[in-house]
Amino acid sequence: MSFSMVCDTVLAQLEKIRIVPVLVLNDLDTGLKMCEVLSECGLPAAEITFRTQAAASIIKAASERFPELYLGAGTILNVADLKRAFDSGAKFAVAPGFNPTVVRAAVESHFAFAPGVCTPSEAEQAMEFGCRFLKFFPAEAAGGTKMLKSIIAPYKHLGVRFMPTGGVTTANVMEYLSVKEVVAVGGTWLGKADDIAAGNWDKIRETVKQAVALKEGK
Ligand SMILES: O=C[C@H](O)COP(=O)(O)O
Ligand SMILES: CC(=O)C(=O)O
Repeated sequence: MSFSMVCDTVLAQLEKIRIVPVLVLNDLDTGLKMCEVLSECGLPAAEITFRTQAAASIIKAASERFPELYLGAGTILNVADLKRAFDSGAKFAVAPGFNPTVVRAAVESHFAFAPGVCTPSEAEQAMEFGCRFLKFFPAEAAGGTKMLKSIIAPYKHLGVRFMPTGGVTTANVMEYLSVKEVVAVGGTWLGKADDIAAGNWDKIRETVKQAVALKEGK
């Protein structure tokens, strides 16, 4: 499949899932536990960030143990991590910023990739590489849905889709999801590093269930 086709496949899946926990996981056991919680609570996705050494092994093991989860790789800052993410079985990869070297490698290897953008100039550079799936990061700090809608306006006819991340919470998630070009949102509020480290699984379950209820309109 071409790069644009693999991105379309991911967009179709994320469009159903709508809310993607962004996770920083320090070790395999904790990662698997967090994935188990997501699976139990009916939120079947996660972006496992490559901010820790454990990311690739968690994606590999969790993909086998929880095949119902749609797992992507986050914080892909270089080509080596892009390759590790691909080899781990990640369905897609994202980054906080637009790095042409990484985008080129993703396009060449037909690996669905969303670079991070928060200006029209970055969006145009990413689109020149064929990207139609973009992160909007850091969403709230960059101006929230008001800024996002302004960025989208001139590119609507090109079918570009966004995954806002950064400052998304239960309080504003539905505002983002109401923007037609938003395929899904991402956020760490669904599995905060401190709660994961402290093993506050009941608290995490509650937050995840609340997000599931919100997106289902309950
Ligand atoms: O580090 C930033 C995360 O990728 C997303 O931001 P967040 O913590 O505001 O959800
Ligand atoms: C910010 C984000 O989504 C990432 O670290 O990939």
